[in-house]
Amino acid sequence: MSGIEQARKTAESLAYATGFGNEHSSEAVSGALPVGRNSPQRAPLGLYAEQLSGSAFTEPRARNRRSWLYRIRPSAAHPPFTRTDNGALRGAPFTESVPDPNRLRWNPLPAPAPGTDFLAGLWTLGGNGDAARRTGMAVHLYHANSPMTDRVFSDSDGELLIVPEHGGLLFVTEFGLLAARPGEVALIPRGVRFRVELLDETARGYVCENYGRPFVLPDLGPIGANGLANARDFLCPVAAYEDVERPTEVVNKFCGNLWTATYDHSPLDVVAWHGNHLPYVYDLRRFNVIGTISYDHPDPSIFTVLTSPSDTPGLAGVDFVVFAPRWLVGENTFRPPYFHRNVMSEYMGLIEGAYDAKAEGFVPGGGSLHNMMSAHGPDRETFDRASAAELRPRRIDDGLAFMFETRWPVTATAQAATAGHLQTGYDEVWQGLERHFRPTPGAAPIEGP
Ligand SMILES: O=C(O)Cc1cc(O)ccc1O
Ligand SMILES: [Fe+2]
Repeated sequence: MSGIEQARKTAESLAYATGFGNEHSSEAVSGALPVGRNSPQRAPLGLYAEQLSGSAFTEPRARNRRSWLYRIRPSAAHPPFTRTDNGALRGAPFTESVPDPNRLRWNPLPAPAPGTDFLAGLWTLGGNGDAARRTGMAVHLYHANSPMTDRVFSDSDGELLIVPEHGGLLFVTEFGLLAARPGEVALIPRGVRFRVELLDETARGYVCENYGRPFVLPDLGPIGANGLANARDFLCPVAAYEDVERPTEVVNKFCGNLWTATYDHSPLDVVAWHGNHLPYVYDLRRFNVIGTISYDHPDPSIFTVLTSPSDTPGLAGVDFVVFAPRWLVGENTFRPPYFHRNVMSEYMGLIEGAYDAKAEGFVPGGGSLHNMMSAHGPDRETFDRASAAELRPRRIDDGLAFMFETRWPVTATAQAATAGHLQTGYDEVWQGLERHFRPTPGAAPIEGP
């Protein structure tokens, strides 16, 4: 059986626990989880107990995150880490280019050389904040054609929200296995070790690296107790472990740089665990889309799947927003996204199909960046069409787009600012918007000097 067939077979039969932010526990071998205490004098089955913290020990209970892992060897048993090539991965602060107020749009990332795995296939588009100060976010793309073999990755800088656009991914993590195909997203928390196998010949997609507070579900306010992304649709792995006594490379992203150490065994050797600092997957098609049933186009915050809060209520470090299939019924309403200038900065990607504000040029695997206060909205073709459209109830089910919306401007990396797949002439989509102004007789504009 080929590696891909094997990975697909594994992915088809995965078991999960459900719920968002829950305290879960799981053991791959009966009796591996200590009862009634975290750290007995001798952990069951000769395992080592280890705590992985996702928050300061003393953060309020509602925000406190940690997991206890019961493993064959402690993570501490490793030689020194040394610097390794960062490849096309960059980290915050982003200082290679000046922040650009222009609207930018990219075509998909070109195909990588044969033998490129998920980690080697990561390519940083840009970001903001400072990983060392735990603020901001980065936008990465990936394009891979090989599984990670005998090497694992962990990110000390932030959690990774992975959005496949082409090809499925099988994540083998310290907590067990998860699969995410296009239309689903996966989250790997800060510091969790994992490797990625492919469910198809190639895999392409987007990653939001969040240096700030971990993503949570947004408050629902007057929406009520249900809706948007429902907590029960988030899936966590069950314990599964590797018992492999073979050199395994552990690559760690630390303050923007990659470091490597070779363990003499697989560090994915966790036989049991409990806690709430956990990876998860979510199917975006489960998103309960809420919108107008009267008039006007609601702000896209109504489509928030996950939010990374800041210290200012309502002001996210980064929001993950999905534009999922839905009905448009607004009366006397311009139904696509409106023209706007936003205090937040918007990176958008497309998982499949088309997006209702752009007739052409915004393609699956591509992306657009509309930095803070940059004027954008429907392109000319969309504006003309939607202004004249008959306003029957209409279902838009031909696309799945998403947005990473952040409070800080996104500075492109040098490779993104000069990329061959950066589109030229994006501004032209807003050219030719005609003047329609018909002042009432007697109207008087401000007189010049
Ligand atoms: O720019 C975009 O397409 C994203 C967006 C969508 C929308 O429905 C309203 C505002 C907004 O920024
Ligand atoms: Fe926008």
